[in-house]
Amino acid sequence: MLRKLHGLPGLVAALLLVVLATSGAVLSIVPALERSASIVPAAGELNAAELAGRVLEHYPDTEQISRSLSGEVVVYYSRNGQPGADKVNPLTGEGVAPYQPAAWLRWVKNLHRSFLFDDTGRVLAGILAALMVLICLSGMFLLARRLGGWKSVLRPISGSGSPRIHAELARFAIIGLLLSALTGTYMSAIRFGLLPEGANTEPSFPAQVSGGTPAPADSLSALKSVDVNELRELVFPYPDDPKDVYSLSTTRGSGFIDQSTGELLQYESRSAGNQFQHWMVRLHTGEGLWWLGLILGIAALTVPALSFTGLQIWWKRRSSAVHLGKNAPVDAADVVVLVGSESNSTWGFAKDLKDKLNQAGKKVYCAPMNDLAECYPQASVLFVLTSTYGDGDAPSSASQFMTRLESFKANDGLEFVVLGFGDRQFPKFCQYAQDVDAALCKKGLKQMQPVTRINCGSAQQFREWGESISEHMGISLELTHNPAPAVAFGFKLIERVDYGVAVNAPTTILRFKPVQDNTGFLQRLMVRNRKNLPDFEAGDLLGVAPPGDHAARFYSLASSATDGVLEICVRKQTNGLCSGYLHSLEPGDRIRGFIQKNPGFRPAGGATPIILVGAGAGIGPLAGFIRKNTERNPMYLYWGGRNRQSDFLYQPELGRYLNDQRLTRLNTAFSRSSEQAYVQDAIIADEIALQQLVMKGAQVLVCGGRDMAAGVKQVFESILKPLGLDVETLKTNGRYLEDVY
Ligand SMILES: Cc1cc2nc3c(=O)[nH]c(=O)nc-3n(C[C@H](O)[C@H](O)[C@H](O)COP(=O)(O)O)c2cc1C
Repeated sequence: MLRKLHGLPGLVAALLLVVLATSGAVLSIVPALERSASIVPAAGELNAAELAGRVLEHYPDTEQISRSLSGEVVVYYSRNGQPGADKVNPLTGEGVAPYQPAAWLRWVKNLHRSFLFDDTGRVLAGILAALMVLICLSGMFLLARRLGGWKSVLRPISGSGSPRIHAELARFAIIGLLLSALTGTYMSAIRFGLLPEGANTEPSFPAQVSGGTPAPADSLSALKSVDVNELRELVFPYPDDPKDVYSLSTTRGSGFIDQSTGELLQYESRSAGNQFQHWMVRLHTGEGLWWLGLILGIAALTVPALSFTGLQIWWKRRSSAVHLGKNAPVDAADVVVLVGSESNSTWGFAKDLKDKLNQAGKKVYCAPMNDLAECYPQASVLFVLTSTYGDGDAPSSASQFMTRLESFKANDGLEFVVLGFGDRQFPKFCQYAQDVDAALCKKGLKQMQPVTRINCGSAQQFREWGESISEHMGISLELTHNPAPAVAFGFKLIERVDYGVAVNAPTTILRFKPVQDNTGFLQRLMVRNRKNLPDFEAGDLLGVAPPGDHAARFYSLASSATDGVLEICVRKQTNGLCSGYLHSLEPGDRIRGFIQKNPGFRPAGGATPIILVGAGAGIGPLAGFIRKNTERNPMYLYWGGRNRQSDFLYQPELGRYLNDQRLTRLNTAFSRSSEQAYVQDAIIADEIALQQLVMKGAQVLVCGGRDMAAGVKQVFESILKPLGLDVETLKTNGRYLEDVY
């Protein structure tokens, strides 16, 4: 609802609001310009009588003196029967320059007030100002929700891309925009009679004047009592008409002055309503408040960027809206998938899960978490897929879930599993998924497996989660959803280094350069570095399909785009179609492949010690991390191969990295040599040192085959136990990451 209130008016009026805001920003500098060109006497330095006297010395036929709130004094006069207007120096009364409002300024004012369309345009501008009030107020609530409540509105904003820019700009400009929108709406409402005008009783022309000989203007007592900074307008009497009077308008009121006695006649103070209206205009235009004008102008300048990023957010949400297809009836479903999502991306994962469950013969009911039923009579499994929003809070499609859970009745044997989607940048990573997991446990439901947390929509982590679910349910679930669709690139093999043939573990390091065929728009957009490579980091994945097969296989990247090459380390599998294809490549051969981000497998930055563990070709991404460690943060590598002479992958590079301290220590284990050791043995041999590193907050990254990863996990359990820790706890804290194949 709130989002609709914010987005719909924004969507409808974006372009016109940009016109209104940019013209407003241009006008906002006028008070400051006027102020800088004006001479403003100090309070008490000059009164209106002195001003009138000095002006008359230079302009004997003065008809009117006006002073703007910015301090600009203009005299209107006639000379030789011709009317004229000059800006004057109030201290001397001398003319400074002819007064001629700039034509461009009038045009911008008209554009701002009426889109150059008189009254119709003014009505439109008024409606837009009111819509802007709505956008600002709903935006304030959305911002507070995003940041985790009103008390947190000043905390740093996490996230990236257009949502982050939108939130940062909105927080910076919201007060200014709201003030401009409120005052603008008020002014339009007054103009079109929707609000009563701040009535000002105009003084009536005095019935009685002395009619005596006119006294010099600088001697009139009523003028002497007006400080020049309060003066708005002084209209002189007709010459040779002793019955005529001066008419005086100040910031406090207006009245007439007898030209002979200097007495103030029929004076009326401004009404409170009129004062209010006057202030609303000042607060909108910055007239007499040049600094406020500039603040409002700067705030208005954010509107084009806010509109653009707002449209981007809307488009992204719209294009990620998912059509689920046919749902099983809620009472007949044997599997229920509930989804908590704010900006729709979790729905894509849910749809993939639902489709694959359907393919495995399950009757699936999929719905938002807010639609939790009182019971699911036939269901044996409840999946909850949810993102986290705000500061560890529920996303909008799950906002009612916890309340509804209170009256939920689980049938016997109903198992549940929670999959969290979040972003490690946020301090409360996947917090809401964990809260839901705890609440379901408390409710007495059977947990199929502990909550899994997916970082930045990682397709890899989702696939791995699918594999563990498959094992639990005894069905095959090949989850393939990838929120970032792949764009294929052409690569040419420039080098291959072969290892392991003698020990029956042929493994090859393949280095590719991009081929200049990036003619597509998307390719050009993605290629952001000079070396013409798509953006990627070591640990991301290269997807390659062997000839004659559409299904891509994934290989962990051993290089980053900044290294200028795309490097993978591939072990040839017995009968492996894709690994066989890659091993058959000779320098000069070309392949096509795509990059899949794998943000869930990256070393923490900074001084955190990093423990890298791998076996065989699993060393690829680990070598890439070490190569990137130019800051020389502590990095320890435990790696297992078969034979030092035959398959010591990256041996020369690792030697160099040890020498230049990108690698702190290297521990190897070889299974087909005299030592007959596996990487687990190298780890356990270093137990004390590893415990110390873990106590210092070290992060463990494991890459390699499934069996090796299971063995490594086991030895880490034994190393962690005396510390009162376990692998699961480290995983929960992002300190034990696996890239397993
Ligand atoms: C304003 C905002 C707040 C977020 N807060 C968190 C958070 O506290 N913890 C977290 O792990 N992720 C947080 N995220 C990241 C989202 O949970 C993540 O991008 C998720 O994939 C979004 O899924 P959805 O599009 O289905 O809502 C936040 C994202 C945004 C835009």
